[in-house]
Amino acid sequence: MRIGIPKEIKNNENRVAITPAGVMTLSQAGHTVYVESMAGLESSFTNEQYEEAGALIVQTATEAWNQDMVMKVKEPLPEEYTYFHEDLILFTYLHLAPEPELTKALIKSKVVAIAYETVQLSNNSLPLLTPMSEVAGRMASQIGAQFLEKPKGGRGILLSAIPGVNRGKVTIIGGGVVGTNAAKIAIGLGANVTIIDLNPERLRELDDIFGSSINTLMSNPLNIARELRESDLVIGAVLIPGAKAPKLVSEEVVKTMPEGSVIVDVAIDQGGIFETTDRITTHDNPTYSKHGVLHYAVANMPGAVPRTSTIGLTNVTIPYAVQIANKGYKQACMDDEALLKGINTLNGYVTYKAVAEAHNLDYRNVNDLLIN
Ligand SMILES: NC(=O)C1=CN([C@@H]2O[C@H](COP(=O)(O)OP(=O)(O)OC[C@H]3O[C@@H](n4cnc5c(N)ncnc54)[C@H](O)[C@@H]3O)[C@@H](O)[C@H]2O)C=CC1
Ligand SMILES: CC(=O)C(=O)O
Repeated sequence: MRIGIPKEIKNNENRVAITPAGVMTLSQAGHTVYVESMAGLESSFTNEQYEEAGALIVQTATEAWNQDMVMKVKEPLPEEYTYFHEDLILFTYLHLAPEPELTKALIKSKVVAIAYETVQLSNNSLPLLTPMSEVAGRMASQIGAQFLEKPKGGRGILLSAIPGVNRGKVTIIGGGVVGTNAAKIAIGLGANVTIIDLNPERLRELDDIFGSSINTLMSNPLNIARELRESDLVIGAVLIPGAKAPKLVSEEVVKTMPEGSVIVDVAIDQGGIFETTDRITTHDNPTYSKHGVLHYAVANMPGAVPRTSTIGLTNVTIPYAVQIANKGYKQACMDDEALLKGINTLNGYVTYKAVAEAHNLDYRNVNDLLIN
Protein backbone atom coordinates (compact mmCIF):
# COMPACT_ATOMS: atom_id res chain seq x y z
CA MET A 1 0.00 0.00 0.00
CA ARG A 2 1.08 3.60 -0.59
CA ILE A 3 0.90 5.66 2.60
CA GLY A 4 1.13 9.46 2.71
CA ILE A 5 2.22 11.57 5.70
CA PRO A 6 1.39 15.27 5.20
CA LYS A 7 2.88 17.99 7.35
CA GLU A 8 0.34 19.15 9.96
CA ILE A 9 -0.97 22.67 9.32
CA LYS A 10 -3.07 23.45 12.42
CA ASN A 11 -1.79 26.27 14.67
CA ASN A 12 1.26 25.00 16.55
CA GLU A 13 0.53 21.43 15.64
CA ASN A 14 4.10 20.26 15.86
CA ARG A 15 3.40 16.53 15.95
CA VAL A 16 3.71 14.24 12.94
CA ALA A 17 1.86 10.98 12.26
CA ILE A 18 4.92 8.75 11.90
CA THR A 19 8.46 8.38 13.27
CA PRO A 20 11.40 6.88 11.34
CA ALA A 21 10.79 3.68 13.37
CA GLY A 22 7.21 3.55 12.04
CA VAL A 23 8.45 4.09 8.48
CA MET A 24 10.87 1.18 8.90
CA THR A 25 8.11 -1.12 10.19
CA LEU A 26 5.80 -0.31 7.26
CA SER A 27 8.61 -0.46 4.67
CA GLN A 28 9.77 -3.84 5.93
CA ALA A 29 6.19 -5.09 5.54
CA GLY A 30 6.40 -4.13 1.83
CA HIS A 31 4.64 -0.73 1.86
CA THR A 32 5.85 2.63 0.54
CA VAL A 33 5.69 5.65 2.82
CA TYR A 34 5.66 9.15 1.30
CA VAL A 35 6.58 11.79 3.88
CA GLU A 36 6.07 15.47 3.07
CA SER A 37 9.38 17.33 3.33
CA MET A 38 9.99 18.76 6.85
CA ALA A 39 6.85 17.07 8.26
CA GLY A 40 8.81 15.75 11.23
CA LEU A 41 11.10 18.66 11.89
CA GLU A 42 9.21 20.14 14.88
CA SER A 43 9.27 16.69 16.49
CA SER A 44 13.04 16.57 15.81
CA PHE A 45 12.85 14.01 12.99
CA THR A 46 14.74 15.04 9.83
CA ASN A 47 14.07 14.17 6.18
CA GLU A 48 17.34 12.22 6.20
CA GLN A 49 16.22 10.06 9.15
CA TYR A 50 12.99 9.20 7.32
CA GLU A 51 14.90 8.40 4.12
CA GLU A 52 17.34 6.16 5.98
CA ALA A 53 14.33 4.29 7.39
CA GLY A 54 13.00 3.73 3.85
CA ALA A 55 10.62 6.67 3.21
CA LEU A 56 10.37 8.70 0.03
CA ILE A 57 10.35 12.44 0.73
CA VAL A 58 7.83 14.41 -1.36
CA GLN A 59 7.94 18.17 -1.72
CA THR A 60 4.20 18.99 -1.69
CA ALA A 61 1.14 18.28 0.40
CA THR A 62 -0.65 17.20 -2.80
CA GLU A 63 1.82 14.35 -3.31
CA ALA A 64 1.54 13.26 0.34
CA TRP A 65 -2.26 13.24 0.12
CA ASN A 66 -2.43 11.48 -3.26
CA GLN A 67 -1.92 7.99 -1.75
CA ASP A 68 -4.09 4.99 -0.78
CA MET A 69 -3.94 5.80 2.93
CA VAL A 70 -3.13 9.10 4.63
CA MET A 71 -2.03 9.12 8.25
CA LYS A 72 -2.32 12.40 10.11
CA VAL A 73 -2.48 13.70 13.66
CA LYS A 74 -5.27 16.33 13.62
CA GLU A 75 -8.53 16.56 11.72
CA PRO A 76 -8.14 18.04 8.21
CA LEU A 77 -8.70 21.81 7.99
CA PRO A 78 -10.98 23.23 5.24
CA GLU A 79 -8.01 23.93 2.94
CA GLU A 80 -7.22 20.19 3.05
CA TYR A 81 -10.73 19.02 2.06
CA THR A 82 -9.74 19.46 -1.62
CA TYR A 83 -7.38 16.48 -1.26
CA PHE A 84 -10.22 14.08 -0.36
CA HIS A 85 -11.02 11.43 -2.95
CA GLU A 86 -13.19 8.34 -3.15
CA ASP A 87 -11.84 5.36 -1.20
CA LEU A 88 -9.02 7.37 0.39
CA ILE A 89 -8.34 5.77 3.78
CA LEU A 90 -7.88 8.61 6.27
CA PHE A 91 -6.45 7.48 9.61
CA THR A 92 -6.25 10.35 12.13
CA TYR A 93 -8.00 12.15 15.01
CA LEU A 94 -11.29 13.47 13.61
CA HIS A 95 -13.60 14.53 16.50
CA LEU A 96 -16.49 14.80 14.02
CA ALA A 97 -19.35 15.46 16.50
CA PRO A 98 -18.56 19.20 16.75
CA GLU A 99 -17.42 19.39 13.06
CA PRO A 100 -20.42 19.40 10.67
CA GLU A 101 -18.50 20.78 7.67
CA LEU A 102 -15.73 18.20 7.90
CA THR A 103 -18.28 15.41 8.31
CA LYS A 104 -20.14 16.55 5.18
CA ALA A 105 -16.89 16.85 3.19
CA LEU A 106 -15.87 13.29 4.12
CA ILE A 107 -19.29 11.95 3.13
CA LYS A 108 -19.35 13.88 -0.13
CA SER A 109 -15.95 12.52 -1.19
CA LYS A 110 -16.73 8.98 0.07
CA VAL A 111 -13.61 8.89 2.23
CA VAL A 112 -13.03 5.87 4.49
CA ALA A 113 -12.47 7.89 7.65
CA ILE A 114 -11.04 5.95 10.59
CA ALA A 115 -10.90 8.10 13.73
CA TYR A 116 -8.17 7.33 16.26
CA GLU A 117 -10.44 8.48 19.10
CA THR A 118 -13.23 5.95 18.49
CA VAL A 119 -11.07 2.83 18.10
CA GLN A 120 -12.33 1.01 21.19
CA LEU A 121 -11.29 -2.24 22.88
CA SER A 122 -13.79 -4.66 24.42
CA ASN A 123 -13.08 -3.22 27.89
CA ASN A 124 -14.29 0.16 26.49
CA SER A 125 -10.82 1.74 26.63
CA LEU A 126 -9.67 3.92 23.73
CA PRO A 127 -6.12 2.79 22.90
CA LEU A 128 -5.38 5.48 20.32
CA LEU A 129 -6.71 8.32 22.50
CA THR A 130 -5.09 7.22 25.77
CA PRO A 131 -1.50 8.45 25.27
CA MET A 132 -2.61 11.92 24.16
CA SER A 133 -5.07 12.07 27.06
CA GLU A 134 -2.17 11.24 29.35
CA VAL A 135 -0.21 14.13 27.85
CA ALA A 136 -3.12 16.60 27.93
CA GLY A 137 -4.12 15.62 31.47
CA ARG A 138 -0.60 16.17 32.78
CA MET A 139 -0.33 19.44 30.87
CA ALA A 140 -3.71 20.67 32.14
CA SER A 141 -2.52 21.03 35.74
CA GLN A 142 0.81 22.56 34.67
CA ILE A 143 -0.96 25.05 32.42
CA GLY A 144 -3.59 25.87 35.03
CA ALA A 145 -0.84 26.53 37.60
CA GLN A 146 0.89 28.92 35.19
CA PHE A 147 -2.26 30.86 34.33
CA LEU A 148 -3.11 31.28 38.02
CA GLU A 149 -0.07 33.57 38.24
CA LYS A 150 -1.00 37.25 38.33
CA PRO A 151 1.14 38.35 35.34
CA LYS A 152 -0.62 35.66 33.25
CA GLY A 153 -4.07 37.01 34.18
CA GLY A 154 -4.86 34.68 37.09
CA ARG A 155 -5.79 35.39 40.70
CA GLY A 156 -2.24 35.07 41.99
CA ILE A 157 -2.42 31.65 43.63
CA LEU A 158 0.48 29.24 44.19
CA LEU A 159 -1.23 25.84 44.20
CA SER A 160 1.09 24.37 46.82
CA ALA A 161 0.77 27.50 48.99
CA ILE A 162 3.25 27.71 51.91
CA PRO A 163 2.87 26.83 55.60
CA GLY A 164 0.18 29.00 57.15
CA VAL A 165 -1.68 29.65 53.87
CA ASN A 166 -4.51 27.64 52.25
CA ARG A 167 -3.54 25.36 49.36
CA GLY A 168 -5.04 26.08 45.94
CA LYS A 169 -8.22 24.15 45.10
CA VAL A 170 -8.32 22.12 41.87
CA THR A 171 -11.57 20.51 40.70
CA ILE A 172 -11.43 17.95 37.90
CA ILE A 173 -14.69 17.02 36.17
CA GLY A 174 -14.28 13.56 34.58
CA GLY A 175 -12.02 10.98 36.22
CA GLY A 176 -10.86 8.99 33.17
CA VAL A 177 -7.42 9.16 31.57
CA VAL A 178 -7.21 12.99 31.37
CA GLY A 179 -8.67 13.40 34.86
CA THR A 180 -6.37 10.85 36.48
CA ASN A 181 -3.26 12.33 34.88
CA ALA A 182 -4.32 15.87 35.77
CA ALA A 183 -4.80 14.70 39.37
CA LYS A 184 -1.33 13.12 39.51
CA ILE A 185 0.32 16.41 38.62
CA ALA A 186 -2.01 18.57 40.74
CA ILE A 187 -1.32 16.37 43.79
CA GLY A 188 2.41 16.60 43.01
CA LEU A 189 2.09 20.39 42.95
CA GLY A 190 0.55 20.25 46.42
CA ALA A 191 -3.00 21.30 45.52
CA ASN A 192 -6.21 20.32 47.27
CA VAL A 193 -7.80 18.08 44.58
CA THR A 194 -11.40 16.97 43.99
CA ILE A 195 -12.44 14.63 41.16
CA ILE A 196 -16.07 14.54 40.05
CA ASP A 197 -17.31 11.61 37.93
CA LEU A 198 -20.64 10.05 37.02
CA ASN A 199 -19.52 6.46 37.37
CA PRO A 200 -19.48 5.22 41.01
CA GLU A 201 -17.17 2.35 40.07
CA ARG A 202 -14.66 4.83 38.66
CA LEU A 203 -14.88 6.93 41.84
CA ARG A 204 -14.02 3.78 43.84
CA GLU A 205 -11.03 3.08 41.61
CA LEU A 206 -9.82 6.67 42.00
CA ASP A 207 -10.17 6.38 45.75
CA ASP A 208 -8.07 3.19 45.64
CA ILE A 209 -5.41 4.87 43.47
CA PHE A 210 -5.07 8.17 45.29
CA GLY A 211 -6.40 7.42 48.79
CA SER A 212 -6.75 10.50 50.97
CA SER A 213 -4.79 12.73 48.53
CA ILE A 214 -8.06 13.49 46.75
CA ASN A 215 -11.76 14.00 47.43
CA THR A 216 -14.19 12.22 45.11
CA LEU A 217 -17.71 13.41 44.32
CA MET A 218 -20.63 12.15 42.30
CA SER A 219 -21.32 14.27 39.22
CA ASN A 220 -24.55 16.23 39.54
CA PRO A 221 -25.40 19.90 39.02
CA LEU A 222 -25.50 20.64 42.76
CA ASN A 223 -22.05 19.20 43.51
CA ILE A 224 -20.56 20.90 40.46
CA ALA A 225 -22.04 24.29 41.45
CA ARG A 226 -20.85 23.96 45.07
CA GLU A 227 -17.30 22.95 44.19
CA LEU A 228 -16.80 25.54 41.47
CA ARG A 229 -17.75 28.44 43.75
CA GLU A 230 -14.53 27.81 45.67
CA SER A 231 -12.20 26.45 42.98
CA ASP A 232 -9.05 28.16 41.77
CA LEU A 233 -8.60 25.78 38.82
CA VAL A 234 -11.27 23.65 37.11
CA ILE A 235 -10.32 21.04 34.52
CA GLY A 236 -12.91 19.68 32.03
CA ALA A 237 -12.13 16.00 31.31
CA VAL A 238 -15.45 14.32 30.44
CA LEU A 239 -15.94 12.09 27.40
CA ILE A 240 -18.85 10.21 25.90
CA PRO A 241 -16.99 8.44 23.05
CA GLY A 242 -17.67 9.97 19.65
CA ALA A 243 -20.42 12.27 20.97
CA LYS A 244 -20.57 16.00 21.49
CA ALA A 245 -19.42 16.78 25.05
CA PRO A 246 -22.31 17.45 27.47
CA LYS A 247 -22.47 21.04 28.77
CA LEU A 248 -22.16 20.22 32.46
CA VAL A 249 -21.23 23.70 33.72
CA SER A 250 -23.69 26.50 33.08
CA GLU A 251 -22.76 30.14 32.50
CA GLU A 252 -24.50 30.98 35.80
CA VAL A 253 -22.13 28.64 37.68
CA VAL A 254 -19.06 30.12 35.92
CA LYS A 255 -20.23 33.57 37.12
CA THR A 256 -19.95 32.35 40.74
CA MET A 257 -16.29 31.29 40.36
CA PRO A 258 -13.65 33.49 42.04
CA GLU A 259 -12.29 36.43 40.02
CA GLY A 260 -9.06 35.30 38.29
CA SER A 261 -9.76 31.58 38.64
CA VAL A 262 -8.88 29.37 35.65
CA ILE A 263 -10.78 26.86 33.49
CA VAL A 264 -8.82 24.38 31.35
CA ASP A 265 -11.42 22.63 29.16
CA VAL A 266 -9.49 19.66 27.79
CA ALA A 267 -12.75 18.23 26.39
CA ILE A 268 -12.96 21.17 23.97
CA ASP A 269 -12.01 18.83 21.09
CA GLN A 270 -15.47 17.27 21.50
CA GLY A 271 -17.12 20.68 22.00
CA GLY A 272 -16.25 21.42 25.65
CA ILE A 273 -18.18 20.91 28.91
CA PHE A 274 -18.62 24.57 29.95
CA GLU A 275 -21.33 26.76 28.44
CA THR A 276 -18.67 29.46 28.37
CA THR A 277 -16.13 27.45 26.36
CA ASP A 278 -17.98 28.45 23.22
CA ARG A 279 -14.81 28.82 21.13
CA ILE A 280 -11.58 26.92 20.51
CA THR A 281 -8.34 28.76 21.33
CA THR A 282 -4.84 28.21 19.93
CA HIS A 283 -1.37 27.83 21.42
CA ASP A 284 -0.61 31.30 19.98
CA ASN A 285 -3.51 32.90 21.84
CA PRO A 286 -4.59 30.26 24.39
CA THR A 287 -6.91 32.12 26.77
CA TYR A 288 -9.80 34.54 26.96
CA SER A 289 -11.56 36.00 29.98
CA LYS A 290 -15.29 35.65 30.60
CA HIS A 291 -17.04 36.73 33.82
CA GLY A 292 -13.58 37.33 35.28
CA VAL A 293 -12.56 33.67 34.75
CA LEU A 294 -9.63 32.82 32.49
CA HIS A 295 -10.61 30.14 29.92
CA TYR A 296 -8.05 27.89 28.19
CA ALA A 297 -9.58 25.84 25.34
CA VAL A 298 -6.81 24.55 23.08
CA ALA A 299 -7.92 21.48 21.12
CA ASN A 300 -4.42 20.20 20.36
CA MET A 301 -2.64 20.56 23.68
CA PRO A 302 -0.11 17.77 22.99
CA GLY A 303 1.07 19.74 19.93
CA ALA A 304 3.06 21.89 22.36
CA VAL A 305 5.18 18.93 23.49
CA PRO A 306 5.66 17.26 20.10
CA ARG A 307 8.69 15.11 20.77
CA THR A 308 7.00 13.27 23.66
CA SER A 309 3.61 13.24 21.95
CA THR A 310 4.67 12.06 18.48
CA ILE A 311 6.51 9.09 19.94
CA GLY A 312 3.66 8.32 22.37
CA LEU A 313 1.03 8.54 19.62
CA THR A 314 2.85 6.51 16.99
CA ASN A 315 3.71 3.78 19.51
CA VAL A 316 0.01 2.92 19.45
CA THR A 317 -1.10 3.86 15.91
CA ILE A 318 1.54 2.00 13.89
CA PRO A 319 0.42 -1.56 14.76
CA TYR A 320 -3.10 -0.68 13.50
CA ALA A 321 -1.66 1.03 10.38
CA VAL A 322 0.30 -2.15 9.61
CA GLN A 323 -2.91 -4.22 9.81
CA ILE A 324 -4.74 -1.81 7.47
CA ALA A 325 -1.84 -1.74 5.01
CA ASN A 326 -1.27 -5.50 5.03
CA LYS A 327 -4.88 -6.63 4.75
CA GLY A 328 -6.72 -3.62 3.32
CA TYR A 329 -9.12 -1.70 5.57
CA LYS A 330 -12.08 -4.08 5.01
CA GLN A 331 -10.34 -7.25 6.15
CA ALA A 332 -8.40 -5.44 8.90
CA CYS A 333 -11.65 -4.06 10.33
CA MET A 334 -13.53 -7.33 9.97
CA ASP A 335 -10.70 -9.08 11.86
CA ASP A 336 -10.51 -6.48 14.63
CA GLU A 337 -13.65 -5.27 16.39
CA ALA A 338 -11.71 -2.36 17.99
CA LEU A 339 -10.57 -0.98 14.63
CA LEU A 340 -14.05 -1.47 13.17
CA LYS A 341 -15.37 0.99 15.76
CA GLY A 342 -12.94 3.56 14.38
CA ILE A 343 -14.77 3.85 11.03
CA ASN A 344 -16.77 7.09 11.19
CA THR A 345 -17.62 7.49 7.49
CA LEU A 346 -17.74 4.96 4.66
CA ASN A 347 -19.18 4.92 1.12
CA GLY A 348 -20.74 8.36 1.66
CA TYR A 349 -22.47 7.52 4.97
CA VAL A 350 -21.86 8.24 8.63
CA THR A 351 -21.19 4.91 10.33
CA TYR A 352 -20.74 6.17 13.91
CA LYS A 353 -24.10 6.65 15.60
CA ALA A 354 -23.16 9.52 17.95
CA VAL A 355 -21.75 11.49 15.01
CA ALA A 356 -24.88 10.93 12.89
CA GLU A 357 -27.03 12.04 15.86
CA ALA A 358 -24.89 15.16 16.45
CA HIS A 359 -25.52 16.33 12.88
CA ASN A 360 -28.93 14.82 12.25
CA LEU A 361 -27.50 12.77 9.38
CA ASP A 362 -28.45 9.37 8.03
CA TYR A 363 -26.67 6.57 9.99
CA ARG A 364 -25.63 3.27 8.39
CA ASN A 365 -24.38 0.18 10.20
CA VAL A 366 -20.77 -0.28 9.16
CA ASN A 367 -21.11 -4.07 8.91
CA ASP A 368 -23.83 -3.74 6.26
CA LEU A 369 -21.60 -1.51 4.15
CA LEU A 370 -18.51 -3.68 4.56
CA ILE A 371 -20.14 -6.88 3.28
CA ASN A 372 -21.62 -5.18 0.20
N1 LIG B 1 -7.64 19.25 24.13
C1 LIG B 1 -6.75 18.30 23.84
O1 LIG B 1 -5.66 18.58 23.33
C2 LIG B 1 -7.05 16.89 24.15
C3 LIG B 1 -8.32 16.55 24.51
N2 LIG B 1 -8.63 15.26 24.89
C4 LIG B 1 -10.02 15.04 25.25
O2 LIG B 1 -10.20 14.94 26.66
C5 LIG B 1 -11.49 14.35 26.89
C6 LIG B 1 -11.38 13.27 27.98
O3 LIG B 1 -10.68 12.15 27.45
P1 LIG B 1 -10.31 10.86 28.32
O4 LIG B 1 -9.95 11.23 29.70
O5 LIG B 1 -9.35 10.07 27.52
O6 LIG B 1 -11.70 10.09 28.36
P2 LIG B 1 -12.09 8.88 29.34
O7 LIG B 1 -13.12 8.10 28.61
O8 LIG B 1 -10.86 8.18 29.81
O9 LIG B 1 -12.73 9.61 30.60
C7 LIG B 1 -13.95 10.28 30.54
C8 LIG B 1 -14.56 10.26 31.93
O10 LIG B 1 -15.71 11.10 31.92
C9 LIG B 1 -16.65 10.52 32.81
N3 LIG B 1 -17.97 11.08 32.60
C10 LIG B 1 -18.88 10.82 31.62
N4 LIG B 1 -19.98 11.57 31.79
C11 LIG B 1 -19.76 12.34 32.90
C12 LIG B 1 -20.52 13.32 33.59
N5 LIG B 1 -21.73 13.67 33.20
N6 LIG B 1 -19.96 13.89 34.70
C13 LIG B 1 -18.72 13.56 35.11
N7 LIG B 1 -17.98 12.63 34.51
C14 LIG B 1 -18.48 12.03 33.41
C15 LIG B 1 -16.54 9.02 32.52
O11 LIG B 1 -17.09 8.25 33.56
C16 LIG B 1 -15.02 8.88 32.39
O12 LIG B 1 -14.43 8.54 33.64
C17 LIG B 1 -11.94 13.84 25.51
O13 LIG B 1 -12.82 14.77 24.92
C18 LIG B 1 -10.64 13.76 24.74
O14 LIG B 1 -10.83 13.78 23.35
C19 LIG B 1 -7.69 14.28 24.92
C20 LIG B 1 -6.39 14.57 24.54
C21 LIG B 1 -5.98 15.89 24.07
C1 LIG C 1 -6.80 13.83 21.10
C2 LIG C 1 -6.48 14.95 20.25
O1 LIG C 1 -7.30 15.45 19.54
C3 LIG C 1 -5.14 15.47 20.25
O2 LIG C 1 -4.23 14.85 20.83
O3 LIG C 1 -4.92 16.54 19.66
